[in-house]
Amino acid sequence: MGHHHHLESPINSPTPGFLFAGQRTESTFEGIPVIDFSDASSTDLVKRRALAELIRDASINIGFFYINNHGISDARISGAVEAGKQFFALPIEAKMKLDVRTTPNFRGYTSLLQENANPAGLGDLHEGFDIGWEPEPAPKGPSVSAAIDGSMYGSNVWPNELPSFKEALLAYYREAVDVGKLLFPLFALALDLPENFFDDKTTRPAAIMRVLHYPPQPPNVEADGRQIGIGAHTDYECFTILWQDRVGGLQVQNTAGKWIDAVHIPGTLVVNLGDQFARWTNDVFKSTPHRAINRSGLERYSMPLFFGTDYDVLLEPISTCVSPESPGKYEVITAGDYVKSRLEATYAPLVK
Ligand SMILES: O=C(O)CCC(=O)C(=O)O
Ligand SMILES: [Fe+2]
Repeated sequence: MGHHHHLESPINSPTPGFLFAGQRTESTFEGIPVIDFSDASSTDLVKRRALAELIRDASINIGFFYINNHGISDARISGAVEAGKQFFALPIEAKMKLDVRTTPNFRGYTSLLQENANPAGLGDLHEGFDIGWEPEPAPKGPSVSAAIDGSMYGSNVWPNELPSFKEALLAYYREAVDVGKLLFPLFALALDLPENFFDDKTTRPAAIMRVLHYPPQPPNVEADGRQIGIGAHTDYECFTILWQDRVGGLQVQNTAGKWIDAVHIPGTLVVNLGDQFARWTNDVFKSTPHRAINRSGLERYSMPLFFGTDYDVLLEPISTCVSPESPGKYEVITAGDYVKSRLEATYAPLVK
């Protein structure tokens, strides 16, 4: 895979203090680049900047990229996926004991068709299990206070039937969160901001992970496309790190409206930008619509991890992305209010 932009990015060699305001590209894309993540934790700023430039290009033009050499072992990944498969194989009554609608903070199990990512859809053909950050026994770590944070933080729920499930998921989750922590400073560099720009905005990681199971798409249901694996949507947070199995089915919409396959590439994770970054950057970074349709005839599994800022942070346009000619176009609200409103809409009862 490589870059196949139809038009050149309007952003050429970046210089310090470069203003991105109003520079939203009109170019479209036919493929999604693979970016070597080896230098993400390099001590050499020149190397980190070079990586950030690749990320900038993908963020402005596509809103999606793959990373390889991310450092998460196959064993960690398969441990979590296998645990997920075992969970989804439990009887529905066991799974429904952890129904996401019975938790105050969107944790736990979502059954088939319970979600509806695209409001025009008739429910999504996947089931899922959601977890968030969990305090480790160590004294150090984010304070989790439902009183301050509303319902968005708080504890996870776990199935009693599968004692090893929790550790298998959390082991992958913690390493994927570490990859996300490397991405925030790279996105800051990509925006010509100080590398630590997001540090004080990400003190309590809003990092929600899902394990998803997509049964094969029944051919008869596909006719009008209103009931697919996950309906067309944009993600709600800053960015998402997605592991997907080799079954395939993820598609990304380019600016010409065409669906581009985000095929499985061994050893990679998919990174895509979400609405919080579109808001921070006044649409300089793209929050690109995507969907999944599992036409393979096989069971498909994936694990997205959604990274946002702390929920009390205001989504204000970043200085390099606005100007008098290109003022902020979004209402300034907190990250928590934004994500919560989108989640509530996704889980709203289907009235059709
Ligand atoms: O499963 C996938 O490939 C995509 C999932 C997704 O887009 C989401 O959960 O937001
Ligand atoms: Fe998504």
